[in-house]
Amino acid sequence: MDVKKPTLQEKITRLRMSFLSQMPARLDKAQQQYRLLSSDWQAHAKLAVELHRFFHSIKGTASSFGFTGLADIADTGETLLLTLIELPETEVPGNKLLPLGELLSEMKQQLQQLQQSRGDVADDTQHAPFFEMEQDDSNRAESNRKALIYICDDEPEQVTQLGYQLHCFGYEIEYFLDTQSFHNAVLKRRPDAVIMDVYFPNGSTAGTDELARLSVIIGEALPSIVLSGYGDFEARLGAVQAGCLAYFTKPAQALDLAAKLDELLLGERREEQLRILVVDDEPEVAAYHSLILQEAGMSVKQLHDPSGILDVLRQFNPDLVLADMYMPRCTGVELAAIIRQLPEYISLPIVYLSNETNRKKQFSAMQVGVEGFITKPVIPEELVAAVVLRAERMRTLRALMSRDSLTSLYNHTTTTEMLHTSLAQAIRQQENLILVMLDLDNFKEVNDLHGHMAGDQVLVALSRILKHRLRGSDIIGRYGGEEFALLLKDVTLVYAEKLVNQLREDFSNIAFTAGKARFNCTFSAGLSCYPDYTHVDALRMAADRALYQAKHQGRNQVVVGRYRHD
Ligand SMILES: Nc1nc2c(ncn2[C@@H]2O[C@H](COP(=O)(O)OP(=O)(O)OP(=O)(O)O)[C@@H](O)[C@H]2O)c(=O)[nH]1
Repeated sequence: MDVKKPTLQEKITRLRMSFLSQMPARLDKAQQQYRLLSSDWQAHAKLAVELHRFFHSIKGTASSFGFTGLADIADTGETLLLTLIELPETEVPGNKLLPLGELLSEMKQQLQQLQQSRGDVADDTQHAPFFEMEQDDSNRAESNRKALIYICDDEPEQVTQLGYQLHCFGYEIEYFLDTQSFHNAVLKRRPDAVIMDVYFPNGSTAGTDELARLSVIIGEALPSIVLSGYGDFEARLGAVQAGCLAYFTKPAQALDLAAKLDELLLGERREEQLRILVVDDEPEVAAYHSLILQEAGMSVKQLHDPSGILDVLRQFNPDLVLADMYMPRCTGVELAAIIRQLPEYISLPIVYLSNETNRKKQFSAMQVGVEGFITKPVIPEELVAAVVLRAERMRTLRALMSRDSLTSLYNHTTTTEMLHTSLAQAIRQQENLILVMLDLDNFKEVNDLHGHMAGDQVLVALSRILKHRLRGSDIIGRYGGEEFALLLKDVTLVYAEKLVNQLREDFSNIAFTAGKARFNCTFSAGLSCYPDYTHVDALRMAADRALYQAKHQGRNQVVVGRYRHD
């Protein structure tokens, strides 16, 4: 059955209803606590704190959901209770308690009115509340689909050569030798991007004319790159008018085209989503804020019990924590202090979501290293802007610290850290882990013969291939100058060997140019595997030994380091 996905508004309505449906039980409990307090204040003094929490929490949630009447009553109750809690221990509030009872009755009336005006609330709660249905979207299957590129050019040899090299970079390529077959194919299956020649036998600007025609038919311009033998003004103008995004003159390097394609496609296949951890003991409020952030394209994890923070931080690795300030077992301030005890999270941005408007309290909360306050009820755009700004800054900082500037792969330190954590995870989950040590062959010669810049070009090409061809969950690091380390998770040694061999072969077919010279490059690789080796050092040594053997045996090959029972 085709189940229609609820809209954002429907999800929010469901959350509001879920909140309202829980109110009668919460109110009954609060009234009971009030009666006990009235009968003997000193014996039940602890209940005053609980009742204060009740009003505080209703105030925040009700205002987030737009139930302003309820929020106002809760606000008065919270202030009143605060003055009562601060009374000297010997003083009994007596009549001062009466307004509390009135406030609770007023709340009940408000609630009845809300329920009547909103139809059958009880019936609505038969649906699973949103936060159970879609608590976490971080596990959404990562799309590993290769980008589909159409190349249209009437010179078969050039097209096949270029197509083959781009295929080595990890794109799915289809060739067309004339504009008509290209036209038909686009209408059948839309490519992610197009590389188009300009001049065809049927017209000197037939290529760009075809792109312009198609954009009218399909209602948008296809992301296109022109690859032409001509670089004159007319040809370039035709390309601009057809909405093409880049222009290359032949012969173009596959590496440059691949770089441009990546740039064009980045808009659609965006960088990894920002990961936000929302900590709030009120599931509806957590779900509401999560919804807003998810709607803005972020990956959100909710945590309702702060005691799970250590595990969630490790597993989810958020870019920002959005925490409620007032939670029963552990306040937001205490939570932030715990996070800051861990050196690896020292710079993780923490933002409080709170209805705390007291500047003094805000200031003391900031002293544990919290980035800022967002006061409830939040304005969705403000929440998104505040979160994105800080989370992106965190991403940039992390990238600067953990990535290599030439290839943007993980640097040596981060790769080593990841080797430790990945092995621990593999042991915990009883999954295979393959370590691949990969080293360019005779790279000194490349530098010596063609210059350092040509060498850099090779390093970039290899990292691009690795990024395209490995899964998002695999780890790719630049381990040394011309040495790379790969961590392939949950695959067999046989599969990994085949994959690395395929990469080796494809890479060896990429043609590089330096001035007039054309050259190719190869690499050697050594593999080792958990569970064959159960310690990081042993795993690394086994892969190194295998790499050494590959070099020794003549380079451009893959060797698997088998466990030796000696
Ligand atoms: N262009 C460029 N070269 C680098 C970079 N980092 C290291 N290298 C060079 O990589 C070369 C490594 O040379 P060697 O360790 O002798 O190894 P090789 O020539 O690749 O020989 P084998 O590994 O035995 O096949 C040196 O010439 C380094 O200067 C870099 O970032 N860019």
